[in-house]
Amino acid sequence: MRKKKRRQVFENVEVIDAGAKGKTVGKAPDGRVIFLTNTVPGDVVDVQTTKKRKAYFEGVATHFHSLSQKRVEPECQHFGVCGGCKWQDMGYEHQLFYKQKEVENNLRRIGHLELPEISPIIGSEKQYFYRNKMEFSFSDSRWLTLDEIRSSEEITDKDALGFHIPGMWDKILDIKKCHLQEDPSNAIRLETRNFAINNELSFFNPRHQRGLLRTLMIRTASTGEIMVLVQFFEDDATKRDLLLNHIRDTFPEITSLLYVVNSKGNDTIYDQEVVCHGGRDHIFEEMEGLRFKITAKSFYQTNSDQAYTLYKVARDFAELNGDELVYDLYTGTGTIAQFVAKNAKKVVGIESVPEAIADAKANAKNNGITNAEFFVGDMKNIFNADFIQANGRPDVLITDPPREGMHKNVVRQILDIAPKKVVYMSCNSATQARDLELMKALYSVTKVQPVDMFPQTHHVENVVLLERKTSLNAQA
Ligand SMILES: C[S@@+](CC[C@H](N)C(=O)[O-])C[C@H]1O[C@@H](n2cnc3c(N)ncnc32)[C@H](O)[C@@H]1O
Repeated sequence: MRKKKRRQVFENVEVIDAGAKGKTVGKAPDGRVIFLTNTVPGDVVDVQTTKKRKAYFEGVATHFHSLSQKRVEPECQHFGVCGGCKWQDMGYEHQLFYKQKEVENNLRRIGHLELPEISPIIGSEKQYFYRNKMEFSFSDSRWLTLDEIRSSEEITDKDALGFHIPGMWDKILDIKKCHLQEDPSNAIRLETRNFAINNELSFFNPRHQRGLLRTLMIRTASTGEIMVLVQFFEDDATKRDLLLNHIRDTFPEITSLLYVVNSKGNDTIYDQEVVCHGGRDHIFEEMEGLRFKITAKSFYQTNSDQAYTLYKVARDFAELNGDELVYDLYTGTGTIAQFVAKNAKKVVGIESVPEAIADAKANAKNNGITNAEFFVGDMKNIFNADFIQANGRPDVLITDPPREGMHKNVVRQILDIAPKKVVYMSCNSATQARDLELMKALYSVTKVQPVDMFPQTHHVENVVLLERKTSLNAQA
């Protein structure tokens, strides 16, 4: 017989911290940590546990004895259900405080690093409507909130266009207004949803893998250009044209209207053909006089204003004098490479997405940059001794890997070629700290600058400057 899970209740728990994965932290009477989801540091609550492990509990607050002074009213009506902006109920200055603390904790506890004074986190001027890219999912299985169930309005549990409910792969919360991307993002999403419902265009059913409509991506740029990409599951040209023509006619400001037909198990578009239905297949973003062409599969930092702040930090850390060979690992569309090119002798960018590298090359050409070269390949394979032989040993290396951090072969190769300076940018200070520990015999951490790219969430970008401890000759 299966043992029944025993849930425990702890009374009068003070919430004392916030950090990893956006959870807040309290303590059980036996001293064990309780990770909480619906509280703010400073709240005093009764907790019901949902999970018990040797060293910690997970739980939810079931009763609030007193509310924290750090609380603010969330802007978004979907807060608490959507799961997208978990810290919306915490004042922004407190969000920044906990992000800074998280970066420092990770560098100390995971990286076991000797650290200089960490510079105060640079907050984002825009705390809402700061994202330039959003992706919404269609589902014929709509998640109904308690408020919706209780309301007198007649609401269907069918078609929704929005975000996955945390922990439920098939349920989608129908989003009325998202506070992360500026209009016309909300208008485009709502019009697409309503037109599809009114014209009986079917929403995806992930359980049975059927339905016409799968995802909607909206990208906006500071140039005013807008990209919309509709991903279809079923290949029905008549219905596809019906929807796309309607979007095109209703929103003439869309400069790039694209679609993908993807009938495979997952909805990633990286291995799919992107077709242009109207306008161009790309939009342009601008930064410090540089123009960046962005196509559907290319990475671009999602908070454009803070991307500029971040790049300036990286450029300051690199302190180039015009003589250096600079490598830009995980270059995306070559934005950082081009941003520092005028201060370097030559820049070499590497990236795994071929379309992004095609954009990087076109961008460099259009920007009149002649001292940058770009290569496509998986970093752990392409960034090897032959590559260094062919392209030269870098004086300065900038690296900006995805959340998983760098593959150990990449770290090994950096240690092998030992550039004088490494600027390590990361959106995950835990994996960054892990990688830095592998490098600490050869490098000292001399500067640390957290930058907030993602207000209302626990995510934080962090830039670290590593300086080689010994000269190469001394090493040999
Ligand atoms: C955090 S983004 C940074 C992009 C760029 N530095 C920028 O600021 O726009 C990480 C980039 O690494 C690329 N990438 C992910 N895994 C990779 C791998 N194994 N090899 C090479 N590039 C990879 C992604 O496609 C993405 O463009």
